[in-house]
Amino acid sequence: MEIQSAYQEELEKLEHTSAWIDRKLSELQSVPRYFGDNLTEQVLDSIRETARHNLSGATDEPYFGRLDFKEPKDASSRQLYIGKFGVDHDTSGEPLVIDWRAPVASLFYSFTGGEGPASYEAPDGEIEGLVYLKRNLVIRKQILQRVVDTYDRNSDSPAVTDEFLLYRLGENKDNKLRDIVSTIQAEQDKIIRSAKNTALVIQGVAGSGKTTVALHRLAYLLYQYREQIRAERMIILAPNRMFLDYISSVLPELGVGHIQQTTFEDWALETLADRITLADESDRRARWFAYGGEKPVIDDEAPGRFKGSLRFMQAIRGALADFERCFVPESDFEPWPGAKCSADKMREWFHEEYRHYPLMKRKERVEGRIKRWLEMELNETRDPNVRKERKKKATQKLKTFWKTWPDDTPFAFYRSLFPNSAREDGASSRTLGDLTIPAQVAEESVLAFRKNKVYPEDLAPMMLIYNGLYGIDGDRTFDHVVIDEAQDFSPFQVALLNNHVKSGSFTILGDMSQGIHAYKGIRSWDEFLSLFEADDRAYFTMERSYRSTMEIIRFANAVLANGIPDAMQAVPVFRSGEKVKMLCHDRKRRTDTIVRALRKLESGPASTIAVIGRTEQECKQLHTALLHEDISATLIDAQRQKYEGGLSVVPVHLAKGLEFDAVILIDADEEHYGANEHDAKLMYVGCTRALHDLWVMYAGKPSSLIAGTDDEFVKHIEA
Ligand SMILES: Nc1ncnc2c1ncn2[C@@H]1O[C@H](COP(=O)(O)OP(=O)(O)OP(=O)(O)O)[C@@H](O)[C@H]1O
Repeated sequence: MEIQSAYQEELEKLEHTSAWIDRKLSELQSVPRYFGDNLTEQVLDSIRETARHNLSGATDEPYFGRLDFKEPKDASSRQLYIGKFGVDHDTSGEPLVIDWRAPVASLFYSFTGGEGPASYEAPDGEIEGLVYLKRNLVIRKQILQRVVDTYDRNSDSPAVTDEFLLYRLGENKDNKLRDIVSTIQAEQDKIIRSAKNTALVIQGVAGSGKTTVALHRLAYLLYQYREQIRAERMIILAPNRMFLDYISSVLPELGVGHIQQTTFEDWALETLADRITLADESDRRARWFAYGGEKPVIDDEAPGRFKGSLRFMQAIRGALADFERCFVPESDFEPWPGAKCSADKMREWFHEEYRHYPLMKRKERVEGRIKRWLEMELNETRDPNVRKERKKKATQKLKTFWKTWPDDTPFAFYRSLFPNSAREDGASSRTLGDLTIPAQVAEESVLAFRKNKVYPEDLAPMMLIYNGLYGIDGDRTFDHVVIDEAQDFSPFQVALLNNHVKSGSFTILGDMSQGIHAYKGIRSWDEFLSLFEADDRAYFTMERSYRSTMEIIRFANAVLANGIPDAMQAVPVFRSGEKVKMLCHDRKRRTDTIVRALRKLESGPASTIAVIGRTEQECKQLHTALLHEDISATLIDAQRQKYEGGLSVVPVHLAKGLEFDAVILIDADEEHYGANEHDAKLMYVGCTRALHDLWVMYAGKPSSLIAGTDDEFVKHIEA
């Protein structure tokens, strides 16, 4: 079919669909909402409300794709229009627009050309047929802007599968991550549509769409399992508030609301409302992200690694078990001579009758039981004066007796596992069984605890203790948990979360090559995979990178390979752009060179630009220097809550997860980026933030991470 006639055909179809949607929507809007008690009316109202929601969502861009599919039983192929919201047809029953999450819509994503049959998984089993046409459509505010056929069985010309994707990838970005429903790729679709009760672990290169895919997966799960799961019971755990702000548009764009989005720290602190606050980590960060000199040693004794380990978790479980065993004190309760509630009895209640409850609940139950026992004993006292006197004394005695029972808060309990003094020998054999707390960990912890402060790695242990004491109530259980940037999570955190999620329903995603927080993160995905049974987990890799041009990806790959020879290399989609610009400048003219590059970029098409520096301190100084040059940029520091877009100055370790049309990576010299794994990961993160344009600047000797990068994708320019 020729483009002109295809366009005409689609124009007519769009007019028809839009008119139908507008008419139907206004009909529905004229029906008042029902708030009465009649069940049938309530159901009808809810159906109307869903239809109103879908039709409003579909008004401006009713669909983005068309697939002509013929099953063997059909005489001719059916035209399936795929959109963000399903729209049912009134009379024929054939949907006017099919929701992108519906089983048949998966064909649109999984079919990548070829003469052979295609199939999809319907509720009643696999359905096979032939695809005749796959067409992408761009509609904005009911206006048809673009028609691209990516497959046509009746055409002689070969399929242009990637044309539409490249068109989308070439667009500039604003300050928010966007949905990708119209261009989801087959390997991404597979992950999005994976079964609910599986712990998915995804290793994906920078820009492979991990975050985006995880968000689409949530929308898919809500659609596919709508009877079993609720949005309020799903949670996304991301590294910081600014990142959450950056991704906050995707779910509303997909018509999904109410999913909890937070950081692990905020989630835990909400529960541990226990007078504790997080210790300031700026010194730690400064030490870890400083350049040159010796890096702090990262072994399994480092605080984050140690406290995030499963052996520490086992030790805490052991301490909780000891606590439980000795919970009921040895002494009987004897309110007056001759009346005795024995310790044995109380132990029986505590350890047997109430064993299914968490510890503090058991304590509450035993207390109620003692009070009832006391009432009965008092009732047997005939003389009212004696009874009165006994009651008074017994109440007093019970109060005193009750004080001998444990009343620990999670913090008090956790703190008691550490030595009392920072100078004391780190070993704490009493409560932690065989496990010795390394001296440096004990020292740092004790100093913080004294000020009622804890480190982020203390939160998972404290949550485990909290759960042992108070249990996990319904409000804290989830139908699904997403962990983004999971390479920075610990096995303890994931194991803890597993207690909060039903049926191990997880999406865990990250990139080991971006593991710049090695002092707390994992070394291999096996550390998480081993937490789940083989049948309950799945591991995916995403190797194609969609964010950056081919030149930028090849450059970033070279940087990574120079620092970590066996790291997974990103495979670029064939989107060619400008070469990476390498610029050697005079040390004294650093600001001047950056300003000139910025002025050049600002006069070009880029709408988001970042200058990526090495440390927070250096970025702060540069930010001030730029202000003196009348260049106003947003300084991204660890406290920032919102990502504004426009021009940003950002230290490389805080750029993770973000993306910009153009990036200027400054100070790419030998001093700032050494030839080691850590610096290679940092520089890799920095380079892979750029979508279309990457500038790399240095004074003096270039870092050996960028030495020898190929002229095929690098252009050396004069400062
Ligand atoms: N199928 C796709 N179609 C269009 N754009 C895509 C597709 N997949 C990913 N992208 C785009 O690629 C960019 C990177 O996506 P995303 O941030 O989700 O990747 P990531 O793997 O989480 O990256 P990183 O690990 O580097 O933070 C985004 O701009 C996203 O919109």
